[in-house]
Amino acid sequence: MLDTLPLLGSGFVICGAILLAMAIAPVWKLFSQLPTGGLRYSWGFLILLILFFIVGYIVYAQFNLMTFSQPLDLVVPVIFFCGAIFVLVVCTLSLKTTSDIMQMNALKQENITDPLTDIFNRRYLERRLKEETQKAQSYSNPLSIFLIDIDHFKIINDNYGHQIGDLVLKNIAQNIKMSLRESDIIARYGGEEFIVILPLTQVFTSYTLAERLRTVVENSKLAIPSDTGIDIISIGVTVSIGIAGLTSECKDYQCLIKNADTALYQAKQNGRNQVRMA
Ligand SMILES: Nc1nc2c(ncn2[C@@H]2O[C@H](COP(=O)(O)OP(=O)(O)OP(=O)(O)O)[C@@H](O)[C@H]2O)c(=O)[nH]1
Repeated sequence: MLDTLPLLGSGFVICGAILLAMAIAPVWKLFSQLPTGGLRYSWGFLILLILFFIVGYIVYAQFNLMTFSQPLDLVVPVIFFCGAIFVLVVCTLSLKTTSDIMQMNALKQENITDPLTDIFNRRYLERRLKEETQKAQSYSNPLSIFLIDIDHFKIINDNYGHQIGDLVLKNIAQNIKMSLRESDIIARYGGEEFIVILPLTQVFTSYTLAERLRTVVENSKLAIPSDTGIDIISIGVTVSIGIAGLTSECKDYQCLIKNADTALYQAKQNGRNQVRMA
């Protein structure tokens, strides 16, 4: 029995070193997914530490195992082995947890984003508008919304095709995003309709912002290659905007949308490419 002690001891230490080596794979995967920065360096440092421990295990096995003469001598190799299991489990769980969190975040993002325009979708908009309206009501803060509709969009689709129509939609979404503040919430409400929520904004202030946005859209042209691929076609569109704000008569989000829709209808009736307030 006592003869087998060095063999047993080396078994624990070598298996421990193998487990440590296996722990490098998940840590390396995490390390390579991270952008350059402090966190990446920390995981890189952990890889170096694991390598250092592997060398330590081997050196220990080389110089100590032959002197084993009683079962108590196995305590250190067993601790080494258990320590290696611990490192492997922690590293594997870290990778799995990080991947799951990243997947959950991606799903969450997909659930609230319109895939074509990459801005918020209608579901998210309705939830946020409800929340923002309640918040504004509770603190007696102003709040306005824009309902934006592209003028004669059907003609763009009919003349240039649905794919170019999609490009125009994307372009307008980006123009709206770039013309407004970070705190404004921009969403695709329907086919060629967008809604912007402007927290802490009075209706008369939002009128100026809407006018500016309307002008930006009017002046920006989308350049696409013609069918021959030689010429460039420049496509310009305009938008009509209906504005509504919270008042003592209009206190909830349904009323805001209804009023903005009425204002938009007036803008369309009046000749399009204009802003109207409810
Ligand atoms: N390319 C593309 N077109 C879309 C999308 N969603 C809706 N549309 C088109 O948007 C057009 C909307 O047409 P209408 O409701 O008649 O409105 P309009 O031509 O913009 O006219 P006005 O709003 O009255 O100025 C239709 O031709 C739809 O097919 C989309 O995701 N991509």
